Amino acid sequence: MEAQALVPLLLTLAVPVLVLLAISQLLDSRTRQQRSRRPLQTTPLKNVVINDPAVVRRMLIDHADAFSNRPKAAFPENFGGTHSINSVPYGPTWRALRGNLIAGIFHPTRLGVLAPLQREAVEGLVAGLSSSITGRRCSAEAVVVRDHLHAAVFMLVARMCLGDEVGERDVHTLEREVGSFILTFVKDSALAGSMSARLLHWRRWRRYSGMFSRLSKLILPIIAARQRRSQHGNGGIRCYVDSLLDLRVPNNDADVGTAAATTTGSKRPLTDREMVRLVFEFLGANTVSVVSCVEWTLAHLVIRPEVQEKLHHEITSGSHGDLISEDRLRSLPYLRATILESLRLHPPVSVILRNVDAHDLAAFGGRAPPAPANDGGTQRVCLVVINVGKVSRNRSMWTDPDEFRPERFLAGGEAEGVGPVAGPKEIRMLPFGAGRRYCPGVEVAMIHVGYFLAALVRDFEWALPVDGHSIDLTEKHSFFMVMKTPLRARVTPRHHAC
Ligand code: HEM
Repeated sequence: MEAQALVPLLLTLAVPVLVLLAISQLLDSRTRQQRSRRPLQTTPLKNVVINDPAVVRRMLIDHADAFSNRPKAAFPENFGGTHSINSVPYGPTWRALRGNLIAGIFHPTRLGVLAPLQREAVEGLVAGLSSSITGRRCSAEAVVVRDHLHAAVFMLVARMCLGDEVGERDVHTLEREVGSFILTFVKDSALAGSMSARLLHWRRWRRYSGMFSRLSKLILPIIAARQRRSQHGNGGIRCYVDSLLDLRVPNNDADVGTAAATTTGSKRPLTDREMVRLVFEFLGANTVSVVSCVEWTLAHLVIRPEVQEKLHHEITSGSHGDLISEDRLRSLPYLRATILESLRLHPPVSVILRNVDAHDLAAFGGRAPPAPANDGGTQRVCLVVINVGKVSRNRSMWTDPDEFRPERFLAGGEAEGVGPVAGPKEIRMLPFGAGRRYCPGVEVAMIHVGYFLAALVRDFEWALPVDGHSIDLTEKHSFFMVMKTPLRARVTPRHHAC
């Protein structure tokens, strides 16, 4: 095309872009002005970053009342317009939602019911990995394990959530939607804060904004089918959706988070939007965290073959090749120590956030950011950021904190008795949080990581790829802290000579 002919074309393209940018700048500056006119209560002040384990304990345990709320997530506004357990303020609705998850689904007496689903997921993973290795010359080629793991864990979690009859096609579509949101949204979360960023990247923003309605279209018919089956008495294993259908939450939203709220007030069923949001939370919280923990642990087992052999020995001795049961998992101290050491070094949730009243922060001895001149004594909100990884690598609490050394969690080791949930007296690590909002999925997460890891170590040997690639332990922070470069390892079946 001639240069002269390009000019009108470029002008045609450039003018709308410039107009859009001008409008967005105007909207941004108006939003900023409006923000500055708003009362201070709603404006978060500076972040306060905490790395000291003793301060974390005082905040989350001793001053739990003040440290029980998280900031609002930077989701698109139309992301259901409703709360999940994670985002709902401390109060009766939070108690109802969290109590339902813990008592209705994750209660220790119920976990045994999930065993068939867990066994099928683990067998599916081993079969899938074996068939991807078959045909490769003596498994000289390296395998990327993350996708296999993600598919197996997601299938398990989807069946726990939506019922064991949920269709494979629906599960794969959900896996794609939820997975892509979790892995990309945080990277793009700046989009949530600025109108101009949203306009410039409108395609991506439209994709995020449209996600809730896409999820609803997928999830609501599954819930309706599940409800029909349960009504006819053939619901199979009770799933999370069954418990949500039976759940009643406080009727009056004004109750949420208020100290005066009573749990005896009128109750209502969940709306469709609330159900979709809670299902999304269940699928999201349950999957990448577990996958990430198994992947980090395998990476260390590749780097440290002697730890791998010790673990293999513990898993196989006396088992006669039986399937691993929950009871057996509990009797494998080295497996537990290995998982804890992995969580200490690579907590999948790397920061814990709390929204805190500045006066409360000052009252318990924390340093509140300086008050602006026009404060007038109004309530101000600080964002407290607890750096989970820094707490569990604290030099005053751990010997050689950057070393992968599972033995420290065994009897006689420096961390004997330290578990996944931080105790009330001392916090040395907090991969599942602490205080009122600690992770309600901790038990099931430890069991799932144990199941998958034990099967992968029992049935395969994990080694460095022969092409000279080493293992890259660089971290990548999205919703979860994952390996930046997915683990590639030489995987050899233990029972087949090649
Ligand atoms: C290795 C796996 C997992 C890790 C490392 C993990 C970690 C965490 C952490 C650090 C928190 C924040 C705690 C706090 O603020 O004090 C949290 C909260 C939460 N987790 Fe997990 N989690 C895992 C698995 C799960 C599973 C399997 C579920 C099941 C649905 C789950 C559901 C939740 C929920 C609902 C919350 C919010 C709790 C509340 O606000 O009351 N997580 N998790």
